[in-house]
Parts: sequence; C-alpha cells; structure tokens
Amino acid sequence: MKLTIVEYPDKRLREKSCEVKEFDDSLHELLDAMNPLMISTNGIGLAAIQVGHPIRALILNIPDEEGEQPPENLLEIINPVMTHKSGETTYQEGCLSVPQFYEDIKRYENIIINYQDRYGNTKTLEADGLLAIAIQHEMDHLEGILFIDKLSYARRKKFEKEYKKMQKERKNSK
Ligand SMILES: CC(=O)Oc1ccc(/C=C/C(=O)NCCc2ccccc2)cc1OC(C)=O
Ligand SMILES: [Co+2]
Repeated sequence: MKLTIVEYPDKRLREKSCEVKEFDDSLHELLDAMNPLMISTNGIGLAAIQVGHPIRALILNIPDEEGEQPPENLLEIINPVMTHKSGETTYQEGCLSVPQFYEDIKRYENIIINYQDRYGNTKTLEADGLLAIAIQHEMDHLEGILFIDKLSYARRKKFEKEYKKMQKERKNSK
C-alpha cells in the first residue's frame, strides 16, 4: 500500500476523522504501511488522516534513550478518548504535515486515554512527558486541528510567511 504524507495547507487535513468500526485486514494493512513511512521520515507520531485516511487511528513510536524506535515501542491507538488531563507543559513541536517548522506548544502534562488496539480490544494508557505530548498532538489531527492553529496571531503570521517562502524554494528546487 503506497502512502504519501498530506502536507499543509491541503484541506484534507481539516476533515474530522471517523470512528473505526471494522478491525479488519484493511485496517491492519494501513497500520502496517504507516509505521515504516513514519520511521523513514523521522516521525515519532502519525495520524491516518495525514496519509489520506480520515479514520480515528494513530501510531506513535517514542525514541528511547539511545534515540532508537524499536518495534516494541510502537503504539497503535484507535478511537482514543481522553478521560483525564492535568498540569501544563511546553514543548517545541513539529509535524510531518508541516515540514521544517517547529514551535513551542502548550499541552497537558498528564493524561489518561481509553482506546482500542488493532483487534478492537479496549485499553487504558496513562502518559506524561513526550508520550503525553505526542498523543495530544495526534488526537488533535483526528479533529482536523494542527499544532500551528495554537499559535498566537503574530506567530501564525510569521509562520505563514516563512512557510510560503519554503514551499516556493522547494518547488523551484524540484
Ligand atoms: C524537515 C522536516 O520536516 O523535519 C521534520 C519535522 C517533523 C518531524 C516529525 C514530527 C513528528 O513526528 N511529530 C509527531 C507529533 C509530535 C510532536 C511533538 C512532540 C512529539 C510528537 C520529522 C521531520 O523530519 C526530519 C528529517 O526531521
Ligand atoms: Co502532526
């Protein structure tokens, strides 16, 4: 299954993702294709909408101390629901759909989510640190929200200017 990353300002990133009802082979095929794409593009999180599938599924693989992303660290999170959120933390986020742009974003520090795995089994996950940040970033994608939407007006203007310039350069360099 050939997947490509949908990039801002593509309108498809703004759709609301639909609940997954069938935990079938086509879901597994999509998840199995998302993982190598995320790893090969230096990603640590990827939502299905970013590869053109607006379903409530996301994958995460938080690098360990050595900066490795072993397969056992892979998390496949489907139909997530946040049941607890507390504290506050700031981190310089990036997104595979908004290349070469990083900004400090405020998130909850501690969260608890309920979700389903690729077979439909219900799980609960308590997270803090980078994992909590990544889960919140990816769950925003399921609502059509991008991290740049959280920027102040001034910083958003700065981003739009820089991003247009970068896209022009990329087009000229192709
Ligand atoms: C050139 C370029 O696009 O740089 C990148 C930007 C973002 C990313 C990956 C971002 C990513 O995985 N975000 C997942 C959500 C998340 C954000 C902040 C903290 C945790 C989780 C990878 C990039 O590729 C390279 C080569 O560095
Ligand atoms: Co993202």
